Amino acid sequence: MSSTVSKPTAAEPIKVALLGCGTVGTEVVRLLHEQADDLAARVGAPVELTGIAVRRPNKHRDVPAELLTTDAAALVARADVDVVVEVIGGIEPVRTLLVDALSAGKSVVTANKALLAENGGELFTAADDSGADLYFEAAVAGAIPLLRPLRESLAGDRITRVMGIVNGTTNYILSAMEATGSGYAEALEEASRLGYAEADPTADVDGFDAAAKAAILASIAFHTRVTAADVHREGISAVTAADIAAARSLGRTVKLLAICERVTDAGGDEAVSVRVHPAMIPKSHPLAGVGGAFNAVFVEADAAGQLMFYGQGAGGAPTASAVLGDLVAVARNRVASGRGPRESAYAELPVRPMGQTETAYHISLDVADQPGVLTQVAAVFAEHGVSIAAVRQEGRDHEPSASLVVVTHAAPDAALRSTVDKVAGLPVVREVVSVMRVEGEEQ
Ligand SMILES: NC(=O)c1ccc[n+]([C@@H]2O[C@H](COP(=O)([O-])OP(=O)(O)OC[C@H]3O[C@@H](n4cnc5c(N)ncnc54)[C@H](O)[C@@H]3O)[C@@H](O)[C@H]2O)c1
Ligand SMILES: N[C@@H](CCO)C(=O)O
Ligand code: NA
Repeated sequence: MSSTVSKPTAAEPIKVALLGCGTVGTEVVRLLHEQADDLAARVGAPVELTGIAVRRPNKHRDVPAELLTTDAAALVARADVDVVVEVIGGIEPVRTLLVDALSAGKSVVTANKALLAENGGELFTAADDSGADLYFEAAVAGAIPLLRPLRESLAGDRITRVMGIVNGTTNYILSAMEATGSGYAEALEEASRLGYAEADPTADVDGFDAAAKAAILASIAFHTRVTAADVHREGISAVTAADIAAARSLGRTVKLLAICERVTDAGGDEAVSVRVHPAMIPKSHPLAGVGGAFNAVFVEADAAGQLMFYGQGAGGAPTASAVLGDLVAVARNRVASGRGPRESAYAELPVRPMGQTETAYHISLDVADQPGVLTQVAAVFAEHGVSIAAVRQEGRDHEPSASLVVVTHAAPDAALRSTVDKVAGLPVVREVVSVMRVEGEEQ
């Protein structure tokens, strides 16, 4: 129990139902218990756990048995529940449980990025209809205060870009490949051995987790509903040691980035572009120094300029910290008979397809070392309207092949892809060693 109780609270307790008691839920229970007095003082009313829905009650011996139930729906429906905290994950049955809770006027705190990115609109509508709160700071970048700054602190500004590392597992794998020169499979094995990667690492390594987070970030930043299906997604399983080495030779490093941009077409119409893919960024860029399982997000806004948020994006206690922060906020709102921010999706900007999104590529080729090769390769770029920013060609002693590295200026992604396909088919090109997008200015 903590010692700093400022004043007694007179208000009725805020009663909380917890759904799920795994990695995050266990830490939520611990913090609720250890900080009960402080939380009561901060909220202006005691915050009481009235029930915990779990799948297997006999697995939770350190939680008071009388709180446990396997019937999550009945717990949510209880008349004495004011707030539902959801840390089960996935779409169903959670979607139904949370829509029911919100429709009944119960506030919801959730860490569930997959559900928000898929069915966020439905949850917000249910919350609006009943006047309940929906908070989800833990869903993106774990402990890092990010969604509240975007939703509240920057509500008076115009956000133009959000770019970040929002998946700890993949950042750990890429950092390990960079540090040791190991291949992807080897680094993934190490991440699993250390407990970073989950038993099924697909959501992380194939970019689904980061894409869900990107959809949530874009929705808030651009006041537009963006779903996971709107996000262009590429994971890291195709990143090779050759890609990492190619980046290093250019003073760059490879990161899996979530990039949400406000873009304007030639006619002046605005749209949003949302993508997750590996990219080479300069070693001097602040995101390049984010190693291991950490997350960091760069935000650019018209008046605020550049902001960076950094910290632990995963783990039981860090994620529970964000859940508790939201719980305090919704409990305070209840005590004050008020509401937190609603969904803001009034801008309804269209989502620009990836093919039309402007990106820049780094292409590393193994070519025949003979006259005219550079001209043939350059002609393909020109044919597709892709402008070359830099070229480096190096012969190899006693070998008939040479290394040719091309870095492009920004061009529509579809034009860059067609360029790479055509270049790969040239008889003088022996192998496409590495193709990767480049992002970020030298700092
Ligand atoms: N672990 C992290 O680092 C982290 C970080 C950010 C967000 N999140 C999110 O938090 C949520 C929980 O993650 P976690 O790591 O604690 O997962 P977890 O698998 O450790 O815990 C989930 C728990 O929910 C239980 N459960 C499943 N179905 C249930 C049901 N119908 N009723 C009651 N209990 C049920 C499971 O038995 C399990 O104990 C997910 O949405 C996840 O994406 C996790
Ligand atoms: N699997 C996620 C957990 C946090 O959302 C990660 O590695 O970042
Ligand atoms: Na967060």
